[in-house]
Amino acid sequence: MAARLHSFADAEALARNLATDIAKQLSDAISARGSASMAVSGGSTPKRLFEDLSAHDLDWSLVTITLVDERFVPADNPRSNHLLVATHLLKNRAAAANFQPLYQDVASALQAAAIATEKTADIGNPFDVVILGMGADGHTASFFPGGNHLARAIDADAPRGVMTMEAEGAGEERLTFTFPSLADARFLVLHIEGDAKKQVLEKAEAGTDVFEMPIRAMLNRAPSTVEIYWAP
Ligand SMILES: O=C(O)[C@H](O)[C@@H](O)[C@H](O)[C@H](O)COP(=O)(O)O
Repeated sequence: MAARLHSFADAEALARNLATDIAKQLSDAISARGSASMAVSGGSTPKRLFEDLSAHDLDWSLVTITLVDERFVPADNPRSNHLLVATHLLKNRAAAANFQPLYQDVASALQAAAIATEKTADIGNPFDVVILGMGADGHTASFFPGGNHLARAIDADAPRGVMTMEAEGAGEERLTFTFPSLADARFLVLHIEGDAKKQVLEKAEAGTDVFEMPIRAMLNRAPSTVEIYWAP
């Protein structure tokens, strides 16, 4: 419905502030409902945030973490988002958190998506926290321009859960939560850094074609406000 920009002096300040804001959301969720859920993105941007967040003092044993999207690769693959999260987030105090992978050791991404959908059915209705990234092409999660299942994935009436995506810019086949699974998060964050990403954001905000820049689906029609955290 709306987006709100939070600007910081540098990436350190952004990570520190966003980690504090996320930790508060998770703590509030635990107080209100006894548990908390969070879906995070991969990519290079969130590493510092993950490190900061992992040190926060909250009852991580009541937090379930999953991924907004994942490559169809096992967790020992350097391109795995699971590996990224295991390395940078599931450590320090956050080592006590529960992690639900999207990748499954089965023959096809389609089978993995069905299993991941079942395994995540009890978390994220809605998620307490969703951290999105954005690529230079205007993708978010695995909603890639030209993606073979893009129309279904960003349909406001798509079922909650995980589906597959293949796209030229994506490398491996992907697993991604659908738009409705992510867009109603209690705390919906778009985490971007650098002037180039700011320009991509401005371009996205200036147009309406969601197939050209799928991030527009989030910016223009997410039921939750998109909290944009940015630093140069
Ligand atoms: O790579 C992934 O796992 C995510 O699919 C992707 O949406 C990511 O958040 C953006 O591509 C930004 O990536 P950078 O942070 O590396 O720019």
